[in-house]
Amino acid sequence: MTHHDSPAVELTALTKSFPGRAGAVQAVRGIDLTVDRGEVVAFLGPNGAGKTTTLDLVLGLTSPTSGGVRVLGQSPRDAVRAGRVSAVLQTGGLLRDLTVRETVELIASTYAVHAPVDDVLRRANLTTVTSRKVSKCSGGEQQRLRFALALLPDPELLILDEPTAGMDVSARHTFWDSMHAEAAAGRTILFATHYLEEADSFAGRIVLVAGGRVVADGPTDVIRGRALGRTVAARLDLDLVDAAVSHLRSLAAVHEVRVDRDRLTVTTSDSDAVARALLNGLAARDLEVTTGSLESAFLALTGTTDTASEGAAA
Ligand SMILES: Nc1ncnc2c1ncn2[C@@H]1O[C@H](COP(=O)(O)OP(=O)(O)OP(=O)(O)O)[C@@H](O)[C@H]1O
Repeated sequence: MTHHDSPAVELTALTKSFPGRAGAVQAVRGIDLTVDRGEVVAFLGPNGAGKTTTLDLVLGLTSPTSGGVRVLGQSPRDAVRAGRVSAVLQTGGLLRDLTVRETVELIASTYAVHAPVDDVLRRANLTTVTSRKVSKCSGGEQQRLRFALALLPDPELLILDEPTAGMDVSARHTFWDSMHAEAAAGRTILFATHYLEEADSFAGRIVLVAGGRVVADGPTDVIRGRALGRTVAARLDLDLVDAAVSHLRSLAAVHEVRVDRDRLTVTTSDSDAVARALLNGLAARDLEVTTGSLESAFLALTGTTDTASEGAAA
């Protein structure tokens, strides 16, 4: 396989452990993943899932404990050195006293070949703030500046680690608007996020990670259907329960029906249809609809509580 038809990212049985006071911390526990050219993939998971560690491995910033990483058919370091992959990371030093344009010009001067500075400023939606000092830029503008820097080598693959963390809704929209154009131009984009909504509205594919493993991987609409399941609960007359259960189980959007005496709990991707069936045909009482949170989606998808929630490995 030549460099030009190999996948954008290929991870095989990838693991990474860090030494810790109470023994090794296994941040990545065996990830297999292939990202094809031109895909926009969200790496979605709660804090501590192993997203940053995996992206660092893809960028060659750390080495795997075991397993393999290939980026565009090359080792991560070679791909980065060749300017074929670049990144917008959570942290990344910007010089506070330079203006936006000066920053882009400075970094451009470190590349033998780079995209035109004005072009990059426009694509990152920075044209109105080019003479603003970095220290005066909002968090969203600073992230767009990091994005502009990542565009300079004209990379085939863009890696973004929670690029919109801390931005408000409108800054987030502006950021993703810029990114949409890059994806449309054929760039492969792999980004980490813990916002289901962000993965949903931007990625074509969601790779759900928890506890250092991939727990679900598929087209966004498929994963959304599973993750955004709702629970509808209600009470019925006892003599209607059996008929209700078989009726509800026959509905396409129903994933699961649980019964506790006269109380039914239905997991579904169409809570309206289930509520209608319960209220209209079955004279249900005490109806409650709860939206699945990302946390509960993880529990449902992994079937465990081992989702390395916030601070778990602190
Ligand atoms: N350098 C390190 N030394 C020790 N443990 C680490 C190190 N880096 C990460 N870890 C641990 O590895 C696990 C995965 O961390 P990682 O940062 O990859 O998760 P994440 O999914 O990116 O989470 P977040 O959304 O918080 O960035 C965590 O338990 C973390 O504490």
